Amino acid sequence: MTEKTTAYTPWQTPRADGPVRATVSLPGSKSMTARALVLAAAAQGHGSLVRPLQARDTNLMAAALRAMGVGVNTAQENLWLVRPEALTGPADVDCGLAGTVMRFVPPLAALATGPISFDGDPHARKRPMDALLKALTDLGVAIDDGGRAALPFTINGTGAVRGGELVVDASKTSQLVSGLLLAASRFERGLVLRHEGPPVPSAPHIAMTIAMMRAAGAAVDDSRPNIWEIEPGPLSGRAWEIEPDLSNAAPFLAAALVTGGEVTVTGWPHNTTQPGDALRGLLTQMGGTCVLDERGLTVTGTGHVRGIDADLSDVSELTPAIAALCALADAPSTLRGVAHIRGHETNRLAALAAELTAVGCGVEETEDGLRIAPRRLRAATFGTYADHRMAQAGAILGLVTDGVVLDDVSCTTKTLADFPGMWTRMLEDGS
Ligand SMILES: O=C(O)C1=C[C@@H](OP(=O)(O)O)[C@@H](O)[C@H](O)C1
Ligand SMILES: C=C(OP(=O)(O)O)C(=O)O
Repeated sequence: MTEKTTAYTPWQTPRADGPVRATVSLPGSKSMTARALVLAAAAQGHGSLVRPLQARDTNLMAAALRAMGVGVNTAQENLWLVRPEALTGPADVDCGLAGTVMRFVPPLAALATGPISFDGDPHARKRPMDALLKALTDLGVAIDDGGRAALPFTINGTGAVRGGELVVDASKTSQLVSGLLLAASRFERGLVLRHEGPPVPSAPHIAMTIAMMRAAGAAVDDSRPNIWEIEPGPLSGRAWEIEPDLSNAAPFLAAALVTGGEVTVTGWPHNTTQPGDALRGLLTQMGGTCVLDERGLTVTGTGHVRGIDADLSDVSELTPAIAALCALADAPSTLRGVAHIRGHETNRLAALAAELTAVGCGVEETEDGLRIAPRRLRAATFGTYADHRMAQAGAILGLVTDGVVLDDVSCTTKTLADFPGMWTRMLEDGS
């Protein structure tokens, strides 16, 4: 295993002593960095990533590709260099708790010669992998999973994947679709992928996959709902400019809302496939004012947060931060469309219900979301369940509630190298 989370670290979340006024620069998008690395590894020429995210998930992705023979040079913080090579095993891939690694690397490993073994953190073994393993098996790939249909497993590639028509049920995670598409140009017959089942969540993430594949020269037809057709063909190496991670903007912008302050996130793209862009609409509905201009996105709050009724299926990774805001709102909220986040870093619906209850909020877990009834909150230990976004949710509550202690903040390194440092700087010197 190549990288572990740092030691289990409790953290007393800081209270804001007034309206938060800050300008925050966020590191690169986890989702774009992961896709750029995979597309660069599958390309014909050299590639690079400008301002990639350097955090646990993306370091694990780089290590996974390196283990299969790809040249990935991450020595410079703001410029990663990728030199594609023939993919070979034997290799061990540590997925950590990264959905992107466990769903995007196996289809690429199927193109390698030699065995590639996958494992991850204890909870990674509980995340849904069955549909991806079945899909690869249906494509003729030999997999040894000991009958678990989950991590750990070994892919025994022969250097080629036939491809062709494939039916999957991607209702548990959009990453199943993205992972198959990212490798599909390299399949002998390309891929005609059809989803059958309940709706696929996180549509913007699939749009991001397709946009980035097209930028690398792939021919993708997504004109029919739930069908994606990829022509076989080469991908070109290119320089990928990675946007700031807009999902990680959620807690920082939330700080403006709950304290009646003003927070700017710099470099907010004016056109993007990132789901975090939906924060503009969501935070406006919740009582903030959002202005997107040359400085970035500025959110101004009044200190009063409005309850909402929202379908978060497209933007489900925002659920923990939005749920924290709902717990501080002036009216009850209903969050819907996110049944599948029971399969995220932890069972997020159960975790949010338990931890919001622990701080005194009224919460009911529904079939596909949460009903949240705000009450006066109290000091408590807030469990993070190894989930970076649970930790961020606890930090939002702690801005205006005495004595919110995260049981472990080290999990935030999944997508931000130093969340506690950034959070403290936002409060202390507005940066
Ligand atoms: O493809 C991606 O980069 C992601 C897709 C989404 O997964 P789900 O479809 O499982 O929600 C999202 O929640 C995750 O944080 C990142
Ligand atoms: C669901 C998430 O991550 P992953 O990529 O591990 O699925 C997330 O970051 O909220």
